[in-house]
Amino acid sequence: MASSQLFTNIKTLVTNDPAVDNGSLGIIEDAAFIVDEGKIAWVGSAGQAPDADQQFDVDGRAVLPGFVESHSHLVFQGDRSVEFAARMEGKKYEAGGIRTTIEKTRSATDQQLKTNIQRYMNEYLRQGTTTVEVKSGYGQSAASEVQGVKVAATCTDEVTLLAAHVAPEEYAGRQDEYVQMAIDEMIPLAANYAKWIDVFCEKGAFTEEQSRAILTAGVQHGLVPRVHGNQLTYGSGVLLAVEFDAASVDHVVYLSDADVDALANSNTVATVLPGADFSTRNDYPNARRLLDAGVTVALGADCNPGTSFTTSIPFCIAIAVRDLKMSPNEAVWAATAGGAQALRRDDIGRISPGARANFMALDAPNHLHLAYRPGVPLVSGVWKDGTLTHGSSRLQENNA
Ligand SMILES: N=CN[C@@H](CCC(=O)O)C(=O)O
Ligand SMILES: [Zn+2]
Repeated sequence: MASSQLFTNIKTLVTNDPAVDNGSLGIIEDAAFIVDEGKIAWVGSAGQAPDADQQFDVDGRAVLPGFVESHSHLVFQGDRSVEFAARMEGKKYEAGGIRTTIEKTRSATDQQLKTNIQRYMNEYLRQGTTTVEVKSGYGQSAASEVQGVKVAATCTDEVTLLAAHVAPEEYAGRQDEYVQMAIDEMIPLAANYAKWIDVFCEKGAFTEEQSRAILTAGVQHGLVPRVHGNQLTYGSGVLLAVEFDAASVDHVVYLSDADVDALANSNTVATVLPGADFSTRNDYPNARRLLDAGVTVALGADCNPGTSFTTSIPFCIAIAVRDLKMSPNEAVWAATAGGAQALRRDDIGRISPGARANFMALDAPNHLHLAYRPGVPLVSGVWKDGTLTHGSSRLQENNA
């Protein structure tokens, strides 16, 4: 039978609730909150907590909302560690490497794809991530993309059809024909299993015109746009995303003043993915410039076998603080509330009444330690809908 639970003895609670007047993270010191029926029912200072059926003592740890990953490519098979090693020896990253994964992904069974998705979603979870968007995009045929989104839909509610990632081998030199095939055959079928439509609008991938055609077809089938843009070069990805009122445009490394202005006057979130820039030795995006212009910034890990084979949002927070010039508070907000906004969700990314009880406890007194102690596994407990789904024995000692 469902019962209410009081979480107490929290040294620092990040609520992301603007109604808590303590800066953008809505921090409450010496806090407590109550979970009822999988949702947050009450939040406040520990001394004023009402009674609940059960009590969980977090022993002076920090508690924050689960990370919201708004960009991952978990529908894949195969390993590209050799390509990574070559890059670290000076070879340049090009979008064409995606074709290596296409070959392997096309021959995978549903069960193999599902096992892979679950494996990496579990990795995400153990590091504090309670929501993961999952993209297809390594099939690039109608049959393989439909298979990808169908399997992904059994693992997460946030499924993206990446209809145009890179034109596969059999369409070499015939990209327009690939786009037409995607519009006529792939999108109508795959739309039944996806929520979002995505496109890689970039030199070496798809042009502005081809990307526009894909997004238009996705919208006609009820999907909401998101865009990979401005990752490797200056280009039209950002303006295209704004034109389509996309939920987010992701990577945003090479931006003109017009791109930044357009984002600042839009509902489109700019998602930074520093794991990809780290593992391709690319420039980092200038998140400071975006934030100072008033753009909403989200932060993700972008787990994929080519450019960013990490599921560690804490690692990405550390890079964002060190090299994207974000403050620790801004990076934590971007990985929680920012990710939620990039998925147009208001039930996650916060610890305030009515939100889903998705949260984590850190082996640290506050959230700053995520950037201050890079590479250290600080996440000691993760709850999803009020249920402890990952937790160390140290955390549970007091509550045995
Ligand atoms: N940028 C495009 N897609 C992926 C990488 C794809 C790959 O190289 O496999 C990304 O988000 O970085
Ligand atoms: Zn991507």
